[in-house]
Amino acid sequence: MKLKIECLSAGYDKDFVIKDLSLSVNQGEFLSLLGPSGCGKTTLMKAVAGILPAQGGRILLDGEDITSLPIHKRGTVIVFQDMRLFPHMTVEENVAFPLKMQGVSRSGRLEQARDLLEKVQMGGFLDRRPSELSGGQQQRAALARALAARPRLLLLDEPFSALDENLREDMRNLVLQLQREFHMTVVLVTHDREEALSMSDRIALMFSGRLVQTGTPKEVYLRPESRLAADYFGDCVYINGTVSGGRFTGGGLDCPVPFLSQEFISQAIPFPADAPVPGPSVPDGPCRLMLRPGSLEPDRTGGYFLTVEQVSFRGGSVLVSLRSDDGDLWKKAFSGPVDLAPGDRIQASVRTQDGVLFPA
Ligand SMILES: Nc1ncnc2c1ncn2[C@@H]1O[C@H](COP(=O)(O)OP(=O)(O)OP(=O)(O)O)[C@@H](O)[C@H]1O
Repeated sequence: MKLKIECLSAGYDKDFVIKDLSLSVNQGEFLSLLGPSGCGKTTLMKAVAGILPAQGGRILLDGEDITSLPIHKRGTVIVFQDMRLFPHMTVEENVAFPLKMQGVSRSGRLEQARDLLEKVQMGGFLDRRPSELSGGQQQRAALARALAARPRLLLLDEPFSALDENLREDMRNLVLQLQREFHMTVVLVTHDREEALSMSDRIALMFSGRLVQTGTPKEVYLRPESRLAADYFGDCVYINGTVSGGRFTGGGLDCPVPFLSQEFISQAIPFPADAPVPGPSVPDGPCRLMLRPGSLEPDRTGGYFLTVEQVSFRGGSVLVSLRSDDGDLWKKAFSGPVDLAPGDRIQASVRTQDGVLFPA
């Protein structure tokens, strides 16, 4: 089921939270709506689900305009963080309930409910009431109930945030497995960057009610179009320098001009933004080169020198803060034990071709 949101505006009272927002999600795609708290993710999901009226624009599901349809006729199901199972019903009855609404016979709906509860590993809890379940069990039951409605589009609003890390990982895997099995189109609302990066086919990054970038996890992480997008993932290094004759120099690096961010193109290049040709067409002048920690590799012949400032043990990894001789601070996670201490010197190489150029 393809979701198309066209110039959608929605909010509370007369205040718009989102304005003229457009986004497409393809059939069978897993899209994460990622952004800081309060940026409007839930508002957008509520508008898609029909809980909040659209104040402008259109919402289409496979070409059908559902903007004015009531909630129960949209074919969308939304699962919130504080999922509300019906307290007076057993787990099995909760999951069978959407099927009852669809007119499925009693024996048919109980059979399907049991099947779904098996899938979410809740087969042993059919007769329990929600108050007799743990938070994670309630979430799995809520997911089974959402799936029982056979949604054309599944909207998940921070469904894992109340769970501990192990259970979260299990639920993420379960959702991905069920999404593939049911060929569902899924939109996941999250502010957890790793969750979005690891689960999604695409990420739509949202700030202050607008989308700042939409792309695959690799595109959004490695090729941010704006500093806002780059900084959201937190671990970038900006190296001040200059461009001259198609080369970047600064911070002890000298390399051909790499990928140009949209921000650089729109601010620094006086020709249409759809012609980002690196090389001589890039104007000379001050700029900043953004690099991710993955571009820094310890290398005895690398010629890029750093001093260890801090070593912090993180269990499966060790986070090391490193200061380059030109004063740039890198924070790099190493897996496994690392024999480094503050004050140690290391030599590295930098894959500058991974960099993204931003205005100064
Ligand atoms: N019922 C409401 N009435 C008025 N304003 C609201 C209401 N619900 C949310 N808002 C406001 O709308 C804005 C967007 O909220 P929303 O819940 O969509 O953000 P969010 O990105 O989902 O945040 P979070 O990640 O914290 O859940 C916020 O400024 C919030 O205070």
